[in-house]
Amino acid sequence: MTQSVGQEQGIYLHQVTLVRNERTVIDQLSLQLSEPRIGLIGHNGSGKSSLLRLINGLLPANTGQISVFGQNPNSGPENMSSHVGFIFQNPDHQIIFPTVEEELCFGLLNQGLSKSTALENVMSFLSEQGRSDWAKRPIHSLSDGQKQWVCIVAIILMNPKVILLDEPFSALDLPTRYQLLDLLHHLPQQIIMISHELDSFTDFDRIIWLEEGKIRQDGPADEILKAYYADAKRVRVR
Ligand SMILES: Nc1ncnc2c1ncn2[C@@H]1O[C@H](COP(=O)(O)OP(=O)(O)OP(=O)(O)O)[C@@H](O)[C@H]1O
Repeated sequence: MTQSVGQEQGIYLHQVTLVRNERTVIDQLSLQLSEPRIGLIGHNGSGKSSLLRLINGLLPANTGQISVFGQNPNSGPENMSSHVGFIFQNPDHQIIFPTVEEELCFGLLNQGLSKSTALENVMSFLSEQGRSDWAKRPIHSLSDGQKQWVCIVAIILMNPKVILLDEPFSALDLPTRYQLLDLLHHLPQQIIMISHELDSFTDFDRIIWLEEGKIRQDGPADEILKAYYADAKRVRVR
């Protein structure tokens, strides 16, 4: 592991600890995250969101080292945006602009594209999706699922190497969830996703089960989800 930290490819954590409100929420965690589809599970407060926030630099680690495609995640959002895209649980925490077009252009402008090229990219993507008419739509007129679609598309357009999703489907109905899962399924990017809806992890390569900021289990999706279900039932009948 020590040799891996600092490598150009992939995400590495080496003995990372995070303390929030005087409580250790990530505890000496070492991980190499290289599989295309990784799920994060665990009970409330186990540290899943904190882990994603460490990876994209929203929270600084107290101790240990993190390398995200060779970058220190605390090197600033401008530097990280070509590597990491982050989708929040609540689209209203991500969306800033009043229209779909402005929201989708924003990340591209931040990446240094001219206004005309950014708009061209946005319109071309919307057209591929059969949604050209969405460009001028006011964000406030969209449903929660449609807003979440805009958030995911905003990240896809920026073409990061990895997309982190923190419970992206919790407010959505089943058809919308499946539609967005299908969109994610076909992306070339690495995906690391938190979800309490365990059927969202169909076709995932690896599941990491966190408990009190440490790894409780880590391995193939079938095996870990089975163990997690069994543990949840056991806890319930105690
Ligand atoms: N904004 C915050 N300020 C201080 N401490 C926090 C904050 N958010 C979370 N924590 C602490 O960090 C611990 C881990 O929280 P985190 O959100 O990472 O867990 P989680 O596994 O994502 O939980 P959930 O499934 O409920 O979203 C929590 O128990 C809480 O004590």
